[in-house]
Amino acid sequence: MNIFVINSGSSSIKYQLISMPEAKVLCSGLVDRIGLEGSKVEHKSFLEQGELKKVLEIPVPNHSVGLQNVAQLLTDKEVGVISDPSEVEVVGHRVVHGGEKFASTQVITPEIKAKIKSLFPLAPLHNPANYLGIEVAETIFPQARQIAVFDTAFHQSMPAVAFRMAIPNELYEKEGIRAYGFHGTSHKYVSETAMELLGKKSSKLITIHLGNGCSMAAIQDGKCVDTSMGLGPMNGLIMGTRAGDIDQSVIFYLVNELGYTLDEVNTLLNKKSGMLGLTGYSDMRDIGKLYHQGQPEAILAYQLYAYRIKKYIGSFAAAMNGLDAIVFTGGVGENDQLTRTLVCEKMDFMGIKLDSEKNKLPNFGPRAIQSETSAVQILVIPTNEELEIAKQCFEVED
Ligand SMILES: Nc1ncnc2c1ncn2[C@@H]1O[C@H](COP(=O)(O)OP(=O)(O)O)[C@@H](O)[C@H]1O
Ligand SMILES: CC(=O)OP(=O)(O)O
Ligand SMILES: [Mg+2]
Repeated sequence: MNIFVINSGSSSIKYQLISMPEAKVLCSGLVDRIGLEGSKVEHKSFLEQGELKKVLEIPVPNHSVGLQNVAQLLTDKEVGVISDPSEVEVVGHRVVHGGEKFASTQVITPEIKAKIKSLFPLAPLHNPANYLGIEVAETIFPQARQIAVFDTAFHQSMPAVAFRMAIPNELYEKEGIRAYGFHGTSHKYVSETAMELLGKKSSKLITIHLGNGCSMAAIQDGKCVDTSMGLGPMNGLIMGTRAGDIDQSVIFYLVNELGYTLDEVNTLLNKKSGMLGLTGYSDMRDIGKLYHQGQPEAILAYQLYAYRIKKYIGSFAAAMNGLDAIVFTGGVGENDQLTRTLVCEKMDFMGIKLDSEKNKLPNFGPRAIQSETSAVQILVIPTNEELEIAKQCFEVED
């Protein structure tokens, strides 16, 4: 069965065409900088004769144009892997916010679409792009089943003590105000891989997903028991452009004393804060260079970024009454040895000791990087949200 997986972001679309059940990736790619200068489509096909790449440096004004180009690449003369769009039987969509309704994968119906739309205010950077991806895919692949896999689903196992907030009950009961958690597909995928590596199902893991968005999860015996993101994907860790945890007083000060509108506060905390606010850059590669040049802002930003992660490791270990392994994943977690060094520094009191040589290894796949005397395993596991989405779609169809 050919499953086309779409991970539609605010300014990018990641995609993979995966043949299931053998989990063979037929092609993959990225539509980058949608609606911006310098947009492009980077496509890779994995054919019998080897890997073929094609880069289209073309204007991509919106998601529709982006996906139309991708659909053409799927059947392209040189790099095509299928002969007609009808060979795609299922389109699997990453949908970031599923609210409390969806603890599992859903075949998309008009009702499901309406629910995804109703959650726009809670995930303004993500759900609108995911929704657009669904609408465009429905026109390009009209014969395929469209399936949604929610970032929030894996976190639905959290107990009330982790997801409730100390605000009046009716705001939870009537309005659903609680912590939901995100990046669930990634936390699920890397925690399952970690359990395979550890060779045991009963385990206390902390997964640390560090991409543009960043979040952590406490996972006990395969089930999420706590996570750092909340009602929307803003809370918790410091991210590329998001502040993460912030004292509520800051919001009142910005509005009451500095004259910000609430929309401006939202934009400030979602798009202008985090590493961008601290250094002027949101890409860790740029900030890493400045750190090594000794730039004070970059050094402080890295320290803040790692310090926040350390605090969550401490609190999640306390929540689980123990810790077997921490798992780094996402673009930063997989590739950035500096982040891992700073996070694991001075954590030997709780049995976390990094092997600095193993930490330097390039990102070749799942690996353990703790020292021989570390009581806690330190794992780096490349995430694969697209493969996890394909697996979940296949289970629904099976
Ligand atoms: N070699 C690297 N060293 C340090 N950071 C890296 C490296 N490669 C990618 N990154 C960082 O990973 C982040 C993007 O992560 P990714 O998981 O791809 O993001 P998302 O899926 O949220 O768009 C960027 O901040 C980028 O700088
Ligand atoms: C939920 C979230 O933050 O996603 P991303 O990392 O793709 O922005
Ligand atoms: Mg991501």
